[in-house]
Amino acid sequence: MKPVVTVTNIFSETALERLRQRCHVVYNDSGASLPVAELKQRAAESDAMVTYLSDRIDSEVLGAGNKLKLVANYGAGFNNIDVARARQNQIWVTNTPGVLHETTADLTWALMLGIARAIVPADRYTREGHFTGWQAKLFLGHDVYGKTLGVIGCGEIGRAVARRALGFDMKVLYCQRNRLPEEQEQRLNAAFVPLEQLLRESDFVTLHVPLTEETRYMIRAEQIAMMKPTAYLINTARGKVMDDRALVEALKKGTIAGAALDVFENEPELTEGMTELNNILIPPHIGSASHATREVMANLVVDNVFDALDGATPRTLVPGWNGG
Ligand SMILES: NC(=O)C1=CN([C@@H]2O[C@H](COP(=O)(O)OP(=O)(O)OC[C@H]3O[C@@H](n4cnc5c(N)ncnc54)[C@H](O)[C@@H]3O)[C@@H](O)[C@H]2O)C=CC1
Ligand SMILES: O=CC(=O)O
Repeated sequence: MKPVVTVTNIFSETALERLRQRCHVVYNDSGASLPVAELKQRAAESDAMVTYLSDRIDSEVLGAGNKLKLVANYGAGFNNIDVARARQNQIWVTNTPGVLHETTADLTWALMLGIARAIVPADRYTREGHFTGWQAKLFLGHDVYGKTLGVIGCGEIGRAVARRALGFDMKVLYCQRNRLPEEQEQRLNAAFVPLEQLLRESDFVTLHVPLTEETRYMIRAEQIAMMKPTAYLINTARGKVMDDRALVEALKKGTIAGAALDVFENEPELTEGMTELNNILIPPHIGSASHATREVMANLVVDNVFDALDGATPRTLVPGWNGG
């Protein structure tokens, strides 16, 4: 009998084809998330599950997985999965590191440039027929080149963002739990500083930490108030790393110049007042959304599924799986 693999939401056709050659695939192509009861049912009947970061794979779902060997998340973040419970139940958990950081760094830069130079309102202005000719004060923004970039969480994505700053002659500050090896700091021309210093000195603050108990709401009103009034805050990490209500208030008052968020505290819900602001960009969680990257991610997910079904350790277990 073929092993059963559930794919909880829209997935790559080529990756699905690979799965179907070896497995019986139960595919939810409705575009809507599966309700919890259905996730439990799928866990009970599956050998592996391919999940979205919006699927809450908690102890209840994992507890139903009698023969479940693997939960393979289609993304780098895995805060939607109760990893401790999965380990207890001897269910592997994998994510997709090493393949999406450049694409997500590109999006982070698109947001930095887009918010600092008012690209979206300027485009709207032209489309609406307001443009009557070059004007000295039309859509004045702030420079990005030569400024100070503060990277909070200098992992795969944070480092890819920092590396791009070299081409913009920026000074780079970073903070995280552990200092990078000296050779990496030198290559990025980045200085390790405490969070407070980073917030006070940066013109662009960009968040790249995973959502954990330690990082939940690490940026609140108090931290935003430390930033320069001309600074921008970029979040392509997870919504709950930040207090979005405090951000909306700060943007209304002009505490900082603007913000760009790819992720939201109560995703997909937006925080009240967000859409009325002009100094914010709010794309719908598209950090890794390039054709090529989503394909590579999907194929890495399938590699992990095949590893687990072959009785091997899946190749990209989530960080910390072995206690590191
Ligand atoms: N917007 C999007 O579409 C995407 C968002 N993400 C999010 O970005 C996050 C980061 O991704 P990667 O760079 O691949 O992860 P990573 O694991 O390579 O890097 C995370 C960094 O955060 C640091 N960190 C962890 N806890 C910390 C703490 N308490 N204080 C300070 N620093 C801390 C770590 O030292 C590490 O350097 C993911 O966990 C995910 O939530 C990832 C991919 C795409
Ligand atoms: O948010 C996306 C991810 O890959 O994590």
